[in-house]
Amino acid sequence: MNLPKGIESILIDKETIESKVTELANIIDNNYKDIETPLVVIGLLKGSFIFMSDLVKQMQTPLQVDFMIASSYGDSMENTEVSIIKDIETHISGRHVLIVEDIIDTGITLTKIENILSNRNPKSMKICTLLNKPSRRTSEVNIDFNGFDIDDHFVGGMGLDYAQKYRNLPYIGVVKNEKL
Ligand SMILES: O=P(O)(O)OC[C@H]1O[C@H](OP(=O)(O)OP(=O)(O)O)[C@H](O)[C@@H]1O
Ligand code: HPA
Ligand SMILES: [Mg+2]
Repeated sequence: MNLPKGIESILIDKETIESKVTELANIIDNNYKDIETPLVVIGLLKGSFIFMSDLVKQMQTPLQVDFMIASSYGDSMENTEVSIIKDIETHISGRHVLIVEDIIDTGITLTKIENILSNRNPKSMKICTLLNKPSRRTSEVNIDFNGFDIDDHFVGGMGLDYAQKYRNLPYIGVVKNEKL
């Protein structure tokens, strides 16, 4: 397969991702099978847009969706300061909340989002991520539903970008590090 310029290899292919998303949707449905009010699924944009839509299409749990826009990487490969550009519109007090991320890397973004949302007293709050990079963690995060643990590569595709590129790739690819 011809890879885009800037992508050196495929780390996780499309088929492997698709079966993982189905598996996660089943596990999550099972977790919320006795839920009494619709689950509030909150996607952190932009990165989560593909994973979250693939995931909710496979889920049977009654749910509603909302989005927050948080940005910390900008055009770089390092986390700078997390800024919240858009908040959710849903009142989550007393509601079951599932936060959906594309990747948890240092954990800084999610820690900030968890602090903001837990202050609003949800009935429960769980975390689902497609990718997890445990070796880079500086801020502890408890992940409830995890797709794949990956090594310390900067990756793109399935919503993830480097300088806004590669989000539409249907696989997870390793981004070439031009500084090497
Ligand atoms: O665990 P961390 O080190 O905080 O990194 C993870 C966050 O970084 C990325 O977002 P980014 O700031 O690139 O915004 P984007 O979703 O618009 O790409 C990614 O989508 C996560 O939200
Ligand atoms: O590896 C990554 N790729 C894209 N965005 C990211 N944000 C944190 N880590 C990454
Ligand atoms: Mg990004």
